[in-house]
Amino acid sequence: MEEPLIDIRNVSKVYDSGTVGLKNINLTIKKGEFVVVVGLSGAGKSTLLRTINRMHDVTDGDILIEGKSIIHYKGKELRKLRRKIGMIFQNFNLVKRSSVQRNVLSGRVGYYSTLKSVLGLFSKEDKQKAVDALKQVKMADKIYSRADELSGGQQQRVAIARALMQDPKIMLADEPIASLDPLTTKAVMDELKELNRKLGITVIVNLHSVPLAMQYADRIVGLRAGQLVYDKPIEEVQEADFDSIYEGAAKQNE
Ligand SMILES: Nc1ncnc2c1ncn2[C@@H]1O[C@H](COP(=O)(O)OP(=O)(O)OP(=O)(O)O)[C@@H](O)[C@H]1O
Repeated sequence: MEEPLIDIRNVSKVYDSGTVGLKNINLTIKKGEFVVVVGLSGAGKSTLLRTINRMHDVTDGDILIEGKSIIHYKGKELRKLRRKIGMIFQNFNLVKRSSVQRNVLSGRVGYYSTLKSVLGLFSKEDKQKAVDALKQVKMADKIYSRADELSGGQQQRVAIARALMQDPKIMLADEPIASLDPLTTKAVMDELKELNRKLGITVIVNLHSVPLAMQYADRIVGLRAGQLVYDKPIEEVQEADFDSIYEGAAKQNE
């Protein structure tokens, strides 16, 4: 059997406050999958994504990426891991007063010394790479615009370009369309799908919206109160299944 790209084994996460974020999660993700994680607010979706790139440490269990345990990585190993994993967020996390070019180049800082990146001494190759990444997300014409001049959907596409600068194997997207209207939502989701299909990047997306999950996922994983309650390939998913994840709550269709 092919080794999973991400292997989450018996992972639990308890925050310092005592709140349980994740409870004994077992999940394996293969290279090239497009996985959507659904669940109510507070179900643990963000916590799950953030344990994969070590923004959060786990309390128990292990996470293997390409067969190697990452939970004790420090320093150089951790930087190398983070280069492999791009992440985008609900609020885009761009430096609003900086240009699109500067924001995208900052995705490359994992490859530079701190001094060079602070001074903005990026190579000619990386400047070209930024142009290519912006072309990929159809934003090349905005390279010299300030980030805060862009619409939400455009900002998210710039954030995707920034993540692409890392040459990631994995893209984590935490509610990437929660602040977008339906049209720009489609542009961003289509972009993520294209990265997955064209560049072979494994994508894990947290979403509230069940219809969107159904439309884009190869596989749907459901969390409820920190526990994995659902994991099926899209061919087997039925609308009624979501009742187990949302446990009677009204489905949140953004
Ligand atoms: N930094 C933190 N410190 C303490 N508790 C936290 C922290 N982050 C999340 N939690 C708690 O952990 C639980 C899971 O939260 P998480 O953000 O992972 O859920 P979620 O499914 O992503 O929700 P949402 O859709 O609202 O983002 C919640 O009870 C939340 O309050």
